[in-house]
Amino acid sequence: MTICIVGAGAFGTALAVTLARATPDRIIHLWVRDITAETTINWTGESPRLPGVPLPKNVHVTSLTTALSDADTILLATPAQALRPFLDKHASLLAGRPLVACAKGIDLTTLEGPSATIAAMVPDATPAILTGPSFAADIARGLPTALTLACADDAVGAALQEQLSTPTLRLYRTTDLRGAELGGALKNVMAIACGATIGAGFGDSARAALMTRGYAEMQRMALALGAGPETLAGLSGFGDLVLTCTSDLSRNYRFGLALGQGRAPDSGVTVEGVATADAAHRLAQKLGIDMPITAAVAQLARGEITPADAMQDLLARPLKEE
Ligand SMILES: NC(=O)C1=CN([C@@H]2O[C@H](COP(=O)(O)OP(=O)(O)OC[C@H]3O[C@@H](n4cnc5c(N)ncnc54)[C@H](O)[C@@H]3O)[C@@H](O)[C@H]2O)C=CC1
Ligand SMILES: O=C(CO)COP(=O)(O)O
Repeated sequence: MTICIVGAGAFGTALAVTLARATPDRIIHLWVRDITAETTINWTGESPRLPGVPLPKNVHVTSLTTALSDADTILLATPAQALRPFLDKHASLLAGRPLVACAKGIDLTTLEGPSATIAAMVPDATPAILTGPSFAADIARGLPTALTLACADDAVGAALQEQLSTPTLRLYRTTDLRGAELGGALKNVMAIACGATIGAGFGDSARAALMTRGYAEMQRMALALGAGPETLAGLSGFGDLVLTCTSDLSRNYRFGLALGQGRAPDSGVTVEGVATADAAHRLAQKLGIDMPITAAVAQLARGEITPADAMQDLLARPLKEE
């Protein structure tokens, strides 16, 4: 079985490294979109997005599209907003195989998650989702990690689970694509809220309240879209919410932290929750779902309100049953 990972960012590279270490006699292809990126990574022996992690010899970095057309399984590790343009450009090379989306987000144009995007752009591929609590650096260091592999076709899902698990990366399986991808997308929005709360000095109790009420929002949207509640309670929802809302290794959390402290966030890193807050807010309005924390994060990220305004608005809402 040949695996090709699209996108040599932090996550794509970390997956390539753990898979390559687990199967030293097998080549893992790491696809980049241009020759400059290929040359840079091959010259330095590491991805600029995951510095200090040397690539094993059996990771083959390439910009040749034959790596896409020849692979049995393709992992899509671009940012969420880059997924549709990538599929649009390369759909003819990707047909008829499992396409495993690793991005956590909702497409701003279509308000769809990665699985529906794959289904629309490459109709005869089998969409799958790899998601859950894991920092790329932890995976690359070989630290113990558990993720969710979602695929509607359980036989394909079981084969992917076998193929992509390593001695330190343990995959659990579900057929609930919607639940898995929505948990991963929406927890980034809540991480921004939690970062802003801590940054503004509102304290750990406020963060716990936001995580809990944020989880209620995640469930509300996911259930309205047909996801199973048990998926949200698993690694891809609750698990990733806990990790991302409590660790300053999270870029989403750090983005919020900077806003809370009145600093400019680092503009050079991928912060999926910004676009996803906007997309999720619009989707909630379309579905008639109440998601006040998501709405506040969308406004906060656009610079329309301060963390203090956002907290004041949330606290001033009418009292209600839990
Ligand atoms: N970094 C992490 O710890 C984790 C990240 N993820 C998810 O993985 C996704 C990617 O994140 P990172 O790797 O961290 O981002 P990153 O910013 O480190 O890298 C993104 C990579 O995608 C590449 N890229 C962008 N558009 C592309 C295209 N059209 N074709 C090919 N490559 C393209 C960029 O050149 C860059 O190398 C995000 O949705 C993120 O939420 C999931 C779990 C952990
Ligand atoms: O998804 C992640 C951890 O599971 C990575 O989080 P950040 O994108 O916020 O860094």
